Amino acid sequence: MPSRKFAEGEVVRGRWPGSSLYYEVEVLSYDSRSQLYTVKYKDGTELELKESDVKPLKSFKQRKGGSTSSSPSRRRGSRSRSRSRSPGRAPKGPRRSASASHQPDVKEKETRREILQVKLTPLVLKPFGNSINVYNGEPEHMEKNDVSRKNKQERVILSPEDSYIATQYSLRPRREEVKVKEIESKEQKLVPKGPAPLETFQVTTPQRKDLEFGGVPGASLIMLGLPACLFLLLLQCRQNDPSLLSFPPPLPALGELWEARVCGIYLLWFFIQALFYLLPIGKVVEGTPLVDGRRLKYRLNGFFAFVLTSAIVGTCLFWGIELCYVYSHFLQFALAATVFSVVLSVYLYARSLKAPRDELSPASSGNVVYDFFIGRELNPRIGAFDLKYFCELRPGLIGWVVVNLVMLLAEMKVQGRGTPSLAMVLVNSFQLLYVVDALWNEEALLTTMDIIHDGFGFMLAFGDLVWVPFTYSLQAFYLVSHPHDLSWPLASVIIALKLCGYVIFRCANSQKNAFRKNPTDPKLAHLKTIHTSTGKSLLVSGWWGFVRHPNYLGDLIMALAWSLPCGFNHLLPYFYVIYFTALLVHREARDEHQCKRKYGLAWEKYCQRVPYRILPYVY
Ligand SMILES: NC(=O)C1=CN([C@@H]2O[C@H](COP(=O)(O)OP(=O)(O)OC[C@H]3O[C@@H](n4cnc5c(N)ncnc54)[C@H](OP(=O)(O)O)[C@@H]3O)[C@@H](O)[C@H]2O)C=CC1
Ligand SMILES: CC(C)CCC[C@@H](C)[C@H]1CC=C2C3=C(CC[C@@]21C)[C@@]1(C)CC[C@H](O)C(C)(C)[C@@H]1CC3
Repeated sequence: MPSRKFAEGEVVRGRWPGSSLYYEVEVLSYDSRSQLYTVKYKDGTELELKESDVKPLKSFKQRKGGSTSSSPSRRRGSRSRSRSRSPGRAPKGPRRSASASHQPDVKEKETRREILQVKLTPLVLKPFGNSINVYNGEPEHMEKNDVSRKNKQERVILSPEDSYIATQYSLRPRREEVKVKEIESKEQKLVPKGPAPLETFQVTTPQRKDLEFGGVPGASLIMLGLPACLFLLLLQCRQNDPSLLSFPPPLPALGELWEARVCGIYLLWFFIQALFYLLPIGKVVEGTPLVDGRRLKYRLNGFFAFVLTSAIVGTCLFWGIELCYVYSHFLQFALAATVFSVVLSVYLYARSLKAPRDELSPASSGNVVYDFFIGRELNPRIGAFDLKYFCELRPGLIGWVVVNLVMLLAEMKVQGRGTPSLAMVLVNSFQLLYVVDALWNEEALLTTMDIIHDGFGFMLAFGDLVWVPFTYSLQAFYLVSHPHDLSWPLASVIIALKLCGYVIFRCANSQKNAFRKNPTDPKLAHLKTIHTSTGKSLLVSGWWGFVRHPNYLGDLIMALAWSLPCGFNHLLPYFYVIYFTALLVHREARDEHQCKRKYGLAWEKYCQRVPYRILPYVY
């Protein structure tokens, strides 16, 4: 068997069928039987190429300076004019490699044959959800979000037939006969205009896909550091003096932290939540379109699961079941949840190896360590049971509220109080509002980066199941053994701050969700927008004209309001604000990067118009 030259994940140059142009591509896989490489172009186009049509990056010399962008989509305008190169024009023929012969006499024939290897799949562009398009060089314009203008746009985007119209094609290896005429006519409608200048390249060092979170070293560090950080935080919080001066806390033996009964209770909790998730109650909605145009279905019953859980917790209290057991075994629960999340991550990685390529996350890289962290599979499901979606909102988020309640009961017990402290009541109510809000607006989760971009791996498994319930409840845990007397005037200021943060957070998220769901919503007609080449628009007034991430600003203000009731004696209750600031600054940078790729010039215009990211005049 001949050996392959290029590895999976390697960034190389692939020849564009029917031309002598090479573009930067990523090697996705290699089929040793057909000896073809499946490669992905920068704009998402996937093709099968012969080895002779794949070249290492270093074998190219760059003639022109400037951008190294080489997406073939940028050239489609010119190809549509030069009709012999149009992928849709070739006559029917047998399936063959997308590569071409180099012999001049058969070149024309070969070109036509190779064109047949690609099937034109218009990318889905629906009014709701994220588009998978990239910027294609079309001009953008600013417009008022008025209905009449939008209706014009609707004719192109929203009519049932045309709802699949996008500004570019995804070219995939041909699996079936292409109806040439049909495609030709669609092509005329869809292919954007404006060729990009031809570029050739000189790249001296091999390039890899840009990895987020500091790549493999960063991911490894996070995977080891987060569990360590969690246990240090919890141990530190249990100390009489939780100040930095008494850091690090004494470490218990690992055996002390492992308890079979706790593991059993944790598993019971997880499976009860899974059972609630499976109940056929609640609306079923469609998620954002996937790369193949499919939309997964999700049942929205998170709020219902919360009500059922509250009923169970209420029953436990009524029967006098000692919920403070969770407080006295908090570290044991944290360990059980950590072990569970690691086992789940291993399972997720293992099953992802069998997943079809187009079901993998765009964030995955081909590197085992990195993919274990970020997750390979985008939407791992067991039947209709969506593991990522379930874990994101149920066991951890609802668990966080239960943990907070346990801490409230523990405070009364430990401090011998008849009623919980004002600080504890505020922390509990603020965070309860946050969780209830998330469950009530469950549908909004479907457009978050976690669902549409990140895979389901260690990051989200640990984040959802361990990090959220055990570190987000740190303020309540802290207050159990470090009471803080809060005056009513100060409490009122903190309540006002929380409400202010909540209003910003909720209004910003709702405004964007409403706009994405229905860009012609008359309630949003007063807002200004920038039209982008993907067909979607960006809001440039209202909350999204204030800063580029008003929802993060609101979330951060709320985070501060959760910590303030604990006073200023120690830094520990402020851990959440510090961590969350870092998380959101990094998340904003990731989102910015993705939006720049999606919207190109339009995004740059938006950034000019709305120069601050999160905090006006500061950041
Ligand atoms: N408590 C916690 O631990 C965490 C909470 N969160 C919260 O989760 C929520 C969701 O956050 P996240 O998923 O990061 O992203 P956002 O909800 O902020 O969504 C970002 C997306 O919105 C769209 N968008 C950006 N600007 C505009 C605009 N001007 N007009 C219209 N659409 C725009 C883009 O997608 P497109 O154009 O494709 O629609 C962009 O990718 C936030 O409120 C955040 O605070 C997040 C992380 C952790
Ligand atoms: C620390 C790790 C490197 C990263 C872990 C991050 C996760 C803890 C968070 C990533 C995105 C999240 C969201 C929420 C909780 C925290 C995680 C899982 C969210 C469910 C909280 C409630 C909000 O209303 C929301 C908008 C639904 C949030 C969505 C994102």
